Amino acid sequence: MKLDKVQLTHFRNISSATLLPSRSLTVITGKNGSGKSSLLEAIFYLGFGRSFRTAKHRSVIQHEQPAFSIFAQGTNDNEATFKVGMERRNTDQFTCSIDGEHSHRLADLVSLIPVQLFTPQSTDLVIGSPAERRKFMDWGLFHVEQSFHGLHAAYTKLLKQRNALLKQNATLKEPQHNYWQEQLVVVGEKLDLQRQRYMEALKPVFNAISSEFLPEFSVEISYYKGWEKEASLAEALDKKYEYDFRVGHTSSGPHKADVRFKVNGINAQEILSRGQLRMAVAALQLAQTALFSKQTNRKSIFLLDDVGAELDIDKRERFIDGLLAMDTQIFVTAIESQQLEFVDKYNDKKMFHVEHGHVTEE
Ligand SMILES: Nc1ncnc2c1ncn2[C@@H]1O[C@H](COP(=O)(O)OP(=O)(O)OP(=O)(O)O)[C@@H](O)[C@H]1O
Repeated sequence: MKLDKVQLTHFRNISSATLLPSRSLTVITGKNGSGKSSLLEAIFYLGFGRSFRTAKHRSVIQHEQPAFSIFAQGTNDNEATFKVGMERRNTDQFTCSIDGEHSHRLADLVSLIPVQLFTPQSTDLVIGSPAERRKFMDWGLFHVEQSFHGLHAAYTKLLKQRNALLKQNATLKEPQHNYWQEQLVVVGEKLDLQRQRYMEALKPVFNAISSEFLPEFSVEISYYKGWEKEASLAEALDKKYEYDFRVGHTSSGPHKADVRFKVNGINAQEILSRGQLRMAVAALQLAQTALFSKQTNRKSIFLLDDVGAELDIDKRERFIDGLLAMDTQIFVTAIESQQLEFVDKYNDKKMFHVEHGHVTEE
């Protein structure tokens, strides 16, 4: 899919802006604090329903305003045009509309617009908590497996139920609790199977790309399902039952899943420099884009924030070349256009400049 128009109102320091991006490469430059990341943040909102900088929607609403809104128009992968809009109020009320139909279901909106992001914090994907890597895997699954969203929501609910019972010191072996435990196992195993399949498909794509990005290392990714490899989820829960009962929460299951990065058998973060870690992340994201495109026949949108600070010139170019080769619509921010001299070679691009929240096309 491609975005042809993005309009923001009362979003951070941007009172009102309209961006008519390129379907290929859009470059946004501006000084620190000018508002260029806010433009990416707005597009990210369309793809995730949240910010990549804060969990508080209110912080994103322009000071002294009651709400922000984002409107976008584009073409989906069947060449049909669409219009979407969303609004977040300072009362925490959320509304969105898709082709004029109002909805309060975020999943309806975000399933339409597949967005990925690379920022100065992207190394968290390797060195941050497992939750970051689960989000990464689940992005792929959300856009590929129709049942994933429902399964994930059901698992989260059942897990909450089990944890609440553990906190109340209820013995889960009692027959009235069996149903919840059994459901948790059924849903949890299905979730795990989807993640396993996804990671198996991602591995070879990642291997090929990482050998190009980090030719001096052999980086391997592996999937950890959240409990012992050989055991079923029922067995794992059973084995940890006494412990879970003592601590009052469930210590194994798909909510503990992870993706592990190893270089020559050693944890990647112990070997790779920060720059190399960024390249590993870039390779992983390129692999995800390629797999998304292959599995769904759709195109994603890629946001690259502060690209100059992130990758050296050669890798920057390779990253963008790789994304464009997959017909990804890219939005790049940089403080100065000198950091992006290589973009001269791309014909199909648009350049914008942001100053104090005002966006102008160059
Ligand atoms: N809710 C808000 N209302 C008004 N202004 C805000 C709000 N939140 C943040 N700002 C301001 O909006 C600007 C947002 O800038 P943004 O982070 O998009 O800048 P940037 O151009 O990406 O800068 P940098 O290069 O430093 O990352 C900042 O000047 C910030 O102080």
